[in-house]
Amino acid sequence: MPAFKKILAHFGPEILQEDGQLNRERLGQIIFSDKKQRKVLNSLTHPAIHRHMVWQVIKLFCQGHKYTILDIPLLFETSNLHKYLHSTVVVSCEEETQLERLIARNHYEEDEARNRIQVQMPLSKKIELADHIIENSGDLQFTKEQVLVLHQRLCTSYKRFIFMVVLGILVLLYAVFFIRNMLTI
Ligand SMILES: CC(C)(COP(=O)(O)OP(=O)(O)OC[C@H]1O[C@@H](n2cnc3c(N)ncnc32)[C@H](O)[C@@H]1O)[C@@H](O)C(=O)NCCC(=O)NCCS
Ligand SMILES: Nc1ncnc2c1ncn2[C@@H]1O[C@H](COP(=O)(O)OP(=O)(O)OP(=O)(O)O)[C@@H](O)[C@H]1O
Repeated sequence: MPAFKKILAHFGPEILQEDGQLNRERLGQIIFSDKKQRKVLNSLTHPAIHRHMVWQVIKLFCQGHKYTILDIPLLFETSNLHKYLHSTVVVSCEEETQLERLIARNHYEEDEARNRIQVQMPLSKKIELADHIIENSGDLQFTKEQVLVLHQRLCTSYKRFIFMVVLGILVLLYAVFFIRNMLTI
């Protein structure tokens, strides 16, 4: 069953707008005020999100892109996924700035914004776990400069080269195995 249908079956039609689309605000109110319901939503959405991500990565890799950026809000909280990634990047800023920007972007009351931040791992902890940090407390130009430096690093990373070699060997082994099977039939 698609994730959307599972969400509807669990939370009921009150999470829909009149036009049948998901009422994100309503669902947000439910899950951010109830840890159990948040866990349920995560268990319904994450398998589908992870599958989609894997396909996107494969597709972009086959198209020749040097790397793929996965924007995952709950990367460190919810799974061991980060262990399988080439590297992790945290975009961080001062706590007060984070709060102000969230209020301005989503038009939340202060309490609601604080709650949304508190249900996630603190930025300070994410910084400890990340391989790269982009400091975004300043203006966008300062952030852009750091992104460009990181982009250069990722493009020249030796880990990518090793990954390509390992992938090449695996494809070769698979081809040899496949041809051998064909010849023995
Ligand atoms: C609950 C939903 C409908 C609320 O949508 P809305 O547009 O109001 O908020 P938005 O998506 O912009 O998220 C607002 C903030 O909440 C955080 N957040 C989103 N989902 C979650 C979650 N499951 N647990 C903790 N924090 C979350 C985001 O990082 C962001 O900081 C939406 O966030 C959602 O469908 N979440 C479940 C999917 C999910 O788990 N996504 C993130 C992990 S990959
Ligand atoms: N350097 C900056 N200067 C000014 N405003 C910024 C800066 N960086 C981000 N913002 C603003 O802060 C808000 C949050 O940024 P953004 O949506 O990119 O964060 P996010 O990490 O993707 O958030 P979430 O995880 O909640 O989806 C946006 O309104 C964005 O325009």
